[in-house]
Amino acid sequence: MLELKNIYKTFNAGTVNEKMALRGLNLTLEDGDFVTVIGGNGAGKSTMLNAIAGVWPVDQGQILIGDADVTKLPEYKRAKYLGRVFQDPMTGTAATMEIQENLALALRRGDSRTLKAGITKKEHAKYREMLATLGLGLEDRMTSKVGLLSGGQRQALTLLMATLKKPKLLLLDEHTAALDPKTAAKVLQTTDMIVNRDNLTTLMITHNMKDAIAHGNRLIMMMDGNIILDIRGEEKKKLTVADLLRKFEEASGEEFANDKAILG
Ligand SMILES: Nc1ncnc2c1ncn2[C@@H]1O[C@H](COP(=O)(O)OP(=O)(O)OP(=O)(O)O)[C@@H](O)[C@H]1O
Repeated sequence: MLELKNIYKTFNAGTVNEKMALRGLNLTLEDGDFVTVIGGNGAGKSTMLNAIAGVWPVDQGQILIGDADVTKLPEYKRAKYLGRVFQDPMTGTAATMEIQENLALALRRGDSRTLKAGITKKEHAKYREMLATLGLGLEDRMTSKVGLLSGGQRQALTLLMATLKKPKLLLLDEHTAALDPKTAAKVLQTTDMIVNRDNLTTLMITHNMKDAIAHGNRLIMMMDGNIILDIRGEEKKKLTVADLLRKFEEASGEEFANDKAILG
């Protein structure tokens, strides 16, 4: 489904700020893999997601999404394959527009119809149904401006919008990190529900080790622009935080002072 082959990316090459953020990264995702991604600050997690999304070209290597070689495609041309949710609840939705207008925009992405065409009765019913799956009561607030929603409600809506067109790959970049623990748990529950229902291939960056263990079928740990641990199947199901810390020590050859070494 996704193949990253020998990816290199250096920022500010040839300057004092030179940073080799990805160093020969290899990763293959199977259809329906839900992979949690952990690693310390600067490990290259967001850079990996940016490389996939095509925020800038990589220096070396190849990126395949399904059968398509997207290595040289600009970001806007890759967008049709991808759904992406960021940490900041403000980024994924338009605050001054209604909930239903946001949904209409997301659904009409890549379509020639504009919002001027209006929202039909049929579409309205469909949006209601989709919003109800979030369990937040948003289906009764469809004409509310998105700016009035709480961070958690907004992130749940963003998630819904990012997955409406069933992307080949869903990229979640610490999408619950800005939320309080209870709200974060709820949004993660929604994430599980959507990913499982639509069998979406997913990469989810998190700084929370427990969440990384509890969600998905596979866990990878990054360090210095590479993947140093890749745990799946039964091993992933049985994994504990203590296991993970021990494996990190073995793989990295580093003693850890505390979780921060791994989680940033
Ligand atoms: N656009 C950029 N320009 C310059 N340096 C960058 C850029 N993006 C990332 N970097 C650098 O590349 C390295 C990897 O950054 P990245 O954001 O991928 O880390 P991360 O694992 O996501 O960390 P964090 O957990 O702190 O978000 C860091 O040293 C970072 O400063």
